[in-house]
Amino acid sequence: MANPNLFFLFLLLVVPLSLLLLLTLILRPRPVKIPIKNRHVFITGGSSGIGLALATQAALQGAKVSILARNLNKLEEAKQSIKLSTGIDVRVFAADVRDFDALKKAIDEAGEIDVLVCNQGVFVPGELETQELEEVKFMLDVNLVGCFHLIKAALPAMKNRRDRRPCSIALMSSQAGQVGIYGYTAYSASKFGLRGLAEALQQEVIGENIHISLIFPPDTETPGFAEENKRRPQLTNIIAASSGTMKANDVAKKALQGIKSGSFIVSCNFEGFLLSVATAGLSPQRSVMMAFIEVVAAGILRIAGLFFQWNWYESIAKWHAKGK
Ligand SMILES: NC(=O)C1=CN([C@@H]2O[C@H](COP(=O)(O)OP(=O)(O)OC[C@H]3O[C@@H](n4cnc5c(N)ncnc54)[C@H](OP(=O)(O)O)[C@@H]3O)[C@@H](O)[C@H]2O)C=CC1
Ligand SMILES: CCCCCCCCCCCCCCCC(=O)[C@@H](N)CO
Repeated sequence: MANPNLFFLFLLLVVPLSLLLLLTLILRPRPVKIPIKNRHVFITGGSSGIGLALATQAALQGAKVSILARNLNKLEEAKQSIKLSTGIDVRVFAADVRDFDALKKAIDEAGEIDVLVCNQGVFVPGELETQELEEVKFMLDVNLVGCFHLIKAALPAMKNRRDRRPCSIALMSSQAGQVGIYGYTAYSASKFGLRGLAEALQQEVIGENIHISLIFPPDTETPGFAEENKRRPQLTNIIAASSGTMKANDVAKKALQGIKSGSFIVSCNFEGFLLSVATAGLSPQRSVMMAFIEVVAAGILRIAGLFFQWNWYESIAKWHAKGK
């Protein structure tokens, strides 16, 4: 190849194309479609924020929706608001995800679940030094152990279902479950924990045609977030601002799309997309296109990630310099 232009054209076309071919051979794309119409979608934390938005959208798409949370009054209010905006009735269950017996009773009563969305979550921000151990345990118990309780309660019936169509277990993580964030030691730990749970569980249940989705929203306008904001450290605000804020409805829309397509990793905004590619690790991937992007963007996104980290540490240093 004497002409150098031709040589570059060759590199530009043939290298990515053969990489795509290789990835196609490795992944052997098996797209999944998880229908929700007329199927039972069970959403925890469905009385507020992201969970309520998810319940409303799933109902509009023809799903039979159940929501679970602790406070029965809030659940009834949510039921009314869904009825008002969609004309559809959802079922409500009052239980604390930390109480396995109460949870099991609610789930048995609700009946076989096709899509389990573990969305309940609590977030009490603050530096670990000033945080009570009670608060640390509270977050781990509700956010992480609560999901174990839910899965242990719902999985047996899901596995034994007569309808062999694909099912889903979705876990509501957070971008703070992809990268540790100042002020979120316990919260980030609880959300990172979900990733380990999800990666291992996916291997255990794939044989039953059950698909795990891990959802990673940025800051989202919800009643919980408004409450959190009253006591969030300034540095947490600065660092979390790297990814902006979304509306609960938009997060719910992304989450539902991700669940229905059986995606393991579900990001919600552009920064979240970059973050997911940068932290792909060894998580499963069934999209050849996404695998391709993960491979070719790995190096440059590591640089972008280092740049973000450097910026965050700059902010932290400035904060200390101000003698806080
Ligand atoms: N808002 C945000 O900025 C972000 C949120 N997330 C995650 O999304 C999820 C939902 O957040 P968001 O909508 O903001 O939360 P909200 O605080 O608005 O709602 C939380 C829901 O969870 C329920 N819940 C809380 N504790 C328990 C419990 N022990 N047992 C059963 N249900 C419980 C609440 O009802 P009740 O109190 O009656 O039990 C409520 O329905 C969480 O997992 C959160 O970590 C992720 C990224 C960003
Ligand atoms: C390589 C490219 C990197 C791209 C940018 C990375 C930005 C990371 C920002 C993380 C924000 C975390 C918000 C957590 C919100 C949350 O969970 C709380 N509101 C509690 O609910």
